[in-house]
Amino acid sequence: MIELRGLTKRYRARLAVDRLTVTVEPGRVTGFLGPNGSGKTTTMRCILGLARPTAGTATVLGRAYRDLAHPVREVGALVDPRARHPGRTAHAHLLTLARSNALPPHRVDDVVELVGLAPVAHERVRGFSLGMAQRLGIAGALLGDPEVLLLDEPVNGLDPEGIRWVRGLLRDLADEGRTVLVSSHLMSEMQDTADHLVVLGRGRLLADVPMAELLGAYAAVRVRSPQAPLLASAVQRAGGHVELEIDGALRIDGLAAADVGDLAHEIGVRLHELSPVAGSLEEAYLALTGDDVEYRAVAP
Ligand SMILES: Nc1ncnc2c1ncn2[C@@H]1O[C@H](COP(=O)(O)OP(=O)(O)OP(=O)(O)O)[C@@H](O)[C@H]1O
Repeated sequence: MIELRGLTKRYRARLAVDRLTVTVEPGRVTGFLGPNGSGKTTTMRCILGLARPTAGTATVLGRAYRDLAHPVREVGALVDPRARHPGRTAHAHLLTLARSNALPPHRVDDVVELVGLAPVAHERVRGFSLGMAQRLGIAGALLGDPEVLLLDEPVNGLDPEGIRWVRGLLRDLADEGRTVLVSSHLMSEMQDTADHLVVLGRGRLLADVPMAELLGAYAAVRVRSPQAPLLASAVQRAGGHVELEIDGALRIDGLAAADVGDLAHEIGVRLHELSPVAGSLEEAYLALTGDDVEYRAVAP
């Protein structure tokens, strides 16, 4: 478990994290989302004792990182996949990490195998692609077989097979009862991976919500009818919200598909299509963070 209580980090005039209070629970994958510069990496750095909070606390398994008895056995992290000696081989890098943390050398072979780097384990890190560097970073995070995992953009640079592998890995780790906090800007990937979401905007908490609940709030009903205006009026009277889609269909929020079907029947309107539409994380995320995006491209 990771607990943040009023966590605040200020860099001179810049408030990177602003009174963040969140509990990241074990046994599930928690997605950590937010626009560029919203404070995700800074939060992870505070949890890992790499940045000192200006105020508030960040604890792992009930303790500040510096007070953990065996940090790498308790929390594994991928924060900067490029932060390692380029002249070392992957195996040597992990062995150094294992030795300096009093871990048995066989763990190196275990994690090298697990992340699929066995064929290149004795090659120098300098020549690694971003995807290989990510796998090595994940291997390092798993070396101590930790209960808590923090992964900052673990699928960055991975090919589709690698992305699928990370998804399965995170699922397995959570199913084993571990705490998994993972950041990503890939919404479709996050939608398939995370059970729970913590969303930041300008350092502040915007949402701490189960994925299913958030997606449920953005679910809708799609309807096509030759008497669409009649149906739209009835839906609005019943409290639903109607938007016209580009192909002439109606997108209805606030009523279930069965309610829309019953309503159409009551007012004698014929339907040519009635389908529930699942909410997408991208849509929910953009709605949540819309006012909190600092860096936005301007149309030419
Ligand atoms: N060491 C630092 N010194 C000064 N400012 C910093 C430092 N680290 C982060 N910041 C600032 O704090 C804010 C939060 O940055 P952070 O990297 O935590 O955001 P993020 O959500 O991880 O962004 P991204 O999605 O782009 O990785 C940004 O405005 C950033 O410029």
